Amino acid sequence: MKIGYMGVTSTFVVPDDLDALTRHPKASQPGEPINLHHTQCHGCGDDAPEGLHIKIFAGDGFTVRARMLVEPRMEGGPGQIHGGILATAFDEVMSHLPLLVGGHCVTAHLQVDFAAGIPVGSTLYFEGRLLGRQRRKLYTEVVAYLADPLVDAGAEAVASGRALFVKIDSARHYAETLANSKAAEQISRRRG
Ligand SMILES: CCCCCCCC(=O)SCCNC(=O)CCNC(=O)[C@H](O)C(C)(C)COP(=O)(O)OP(=O)(O)OC[C@H]1O[C@@H](n2cnc3c(N)ncnc32)[C@H](O)[C@@H]1OP(=O)(O)O
Repeated sequence: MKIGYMGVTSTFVVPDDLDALTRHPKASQPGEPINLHHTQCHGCGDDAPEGLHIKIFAGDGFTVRARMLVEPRMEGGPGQIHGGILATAFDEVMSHLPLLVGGHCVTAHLQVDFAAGIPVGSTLYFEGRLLGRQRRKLYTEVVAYLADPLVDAGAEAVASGRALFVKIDSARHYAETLANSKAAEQISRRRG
């Protein structure tokens, strides 16, 4: 198995020659929830009992806003969120950004910077932004705060993440695994 991408550890570099971005006509309006995934999704699904239950909303332009309660089951270091849980939350929040321009994507590269410990019991607020698109590649970033930056201009950033998403043909991408999904019926119905 190769390490990284094409045998090289990939890094996150947004290219200069980006394609123009256009909001998809069916994209959620600013303030509206985005229900991109299915109800069993570990990140946002309401019916995933051990999921993160992140609430994600469209923001202005090519942005999203989200929030998540840091529950005791998410603990890593004493009294603080597990770093892998935060990485999962970042992946989830950023994975909703490509929907603003349309099409299904998967994460190809994800990186996280942890700036401060995040206490169990806090609510995390996320601001995600689409940085650009080049062909099938979408470049995104997210910042997490312990207060809502919309209402508290002094909210301090505690972590940030960047991810590269690649557009896929979802029917083909999940063809061999869809049957294993608890939400198989729901997803097939959605596709018509
Ligand atoms: C219902 C929806 C749920 C969504 C869940 C939330 C998001 C997730 O967590 S998804 C789960 C984790 N991700 C995955 O499982 C993805 C696994 N990987 C793959 O399937 C493939 O590698 C995939 C689709 C990303 C790319 O493969 P493929 O379609 O063959 O495209 P490929 O031609 O290799 O790459 C396309 C472009 O992306 C670039 N690229 C791909 N991977 C990387 C990488 N890791 N780093 C940098 N660039 C990359 C390529 O260089 C290429 O660029 P260019 O247009 O300049 O030539």
